[in-house]
Amino acid sequence: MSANDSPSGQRTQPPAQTYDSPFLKACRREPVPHTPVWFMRQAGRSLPEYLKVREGIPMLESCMRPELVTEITLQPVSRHKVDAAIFFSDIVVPLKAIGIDLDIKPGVGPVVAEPIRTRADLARLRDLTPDDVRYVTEAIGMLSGELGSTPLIGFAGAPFTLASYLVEGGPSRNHEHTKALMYGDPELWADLLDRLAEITSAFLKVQIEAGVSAVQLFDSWVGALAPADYRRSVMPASTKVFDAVAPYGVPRIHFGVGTGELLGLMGEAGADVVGVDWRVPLDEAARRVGPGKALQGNLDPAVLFSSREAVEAKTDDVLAAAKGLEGHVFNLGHGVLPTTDPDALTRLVEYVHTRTAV
Ligand SMILES: Cc1c2[nH]c(c1CCC(=O)O)Cc1[nH]c(c(CCC(=O)O)c1C)Cc1[nH]c(c(CCC(=O)O)c1C)Cc1[nH]c(c(C)c1CCC(=O)O)C2
Repeated sequence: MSANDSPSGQRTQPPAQTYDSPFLKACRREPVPHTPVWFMRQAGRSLPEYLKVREGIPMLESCMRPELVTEITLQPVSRHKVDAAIFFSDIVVPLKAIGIDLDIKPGVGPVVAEPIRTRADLARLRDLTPDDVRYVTEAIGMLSGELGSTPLIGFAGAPFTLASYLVEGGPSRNHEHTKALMYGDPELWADLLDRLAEITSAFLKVQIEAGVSAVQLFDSWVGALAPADYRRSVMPASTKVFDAVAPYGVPRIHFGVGTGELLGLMGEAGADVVGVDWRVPLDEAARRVGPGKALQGNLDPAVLFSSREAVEAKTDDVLAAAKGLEGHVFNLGHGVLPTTDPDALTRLVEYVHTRTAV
């Protein structure tokens, strides 16, 4: 196998035309001409052009139409001039693709018809093959042509966050069924997370082989766990995912919400870049994560509802805390809120670029 071959014979490293982009340089902790910016949930309901093209098309169906996925993915890049695109899809798409009966209900989130709670239920989680998600490969191919030197970020849900939706049957505040399974039947729990790690790894490999330049693993709800439980019951599965995609050489970003106490372990799980929410300043986050990793974050998304002066002052705070970092990708501390003024996002990109230009 040559240095440029992945395990399946495809190329490794990000696509050549994106290699020297500020985003990928920051992920690799190399010097950048300005701090790169992108926003979690940058494609979506904050954009009128998104609402227009999505009209009458259910969320999951829109993820299966390559032309529509391409158009929606490009919308925030054209409008805000962000430094990276994120592939328009959802964390539950691979589960739907292997035949799990689920839907994304507007204003609610993913809802699973029959929750997974027993050993017999596990059999419903079959392997994901590239054929199950051909529309993903097709859309990424189209996007690679359109994006030029702007990197495309692929993503997947981490095993814990996917398990939370599958076990609860939908969004949950306290994750009680999920934790009941985790504490009550550790063997079944470990097998469930391992299955999900396989599916997630396969989904990320499809995206990398189709041409994404980086991947983000969303463990959005893992902040509900104490560090000891994370280490014992979740980290092995997340590490399995990071190890599975490591040979491709694309940066791996690891993000969760309310993860202040977990940042060190989330870095240890195998990420190149650790995403931080707005609760921990980036300099403190860097101490918790340790050397050898870039950080991504972390402006509170709600700050965008305040005055331009307040947004700039809070942005300056983030940039000041990021000063000594080995690598910094500017982002919000969680996704763009649906009623955010899109112009505030455009201004924010410009502001960060100007303030950090060398
Ligand atoms: C937990 C999670 C989900 N999905 C995702 C996560 C992890 C990120 C996070 O922590 O916010 C990830 C996701 N979902 C979506 C993207 C697209 C790319 C992007 O970031 O722009 C990404 C990266 C599209 C989407 N996924 C969803 C929408 C909204 C649906 C719509 O526009 O009709 C979009 C644009 C639906 C969805 N899907 C999910 C939720 C909680 C919701 C919101 C439900 C609601 O409030 O309506 C599950």
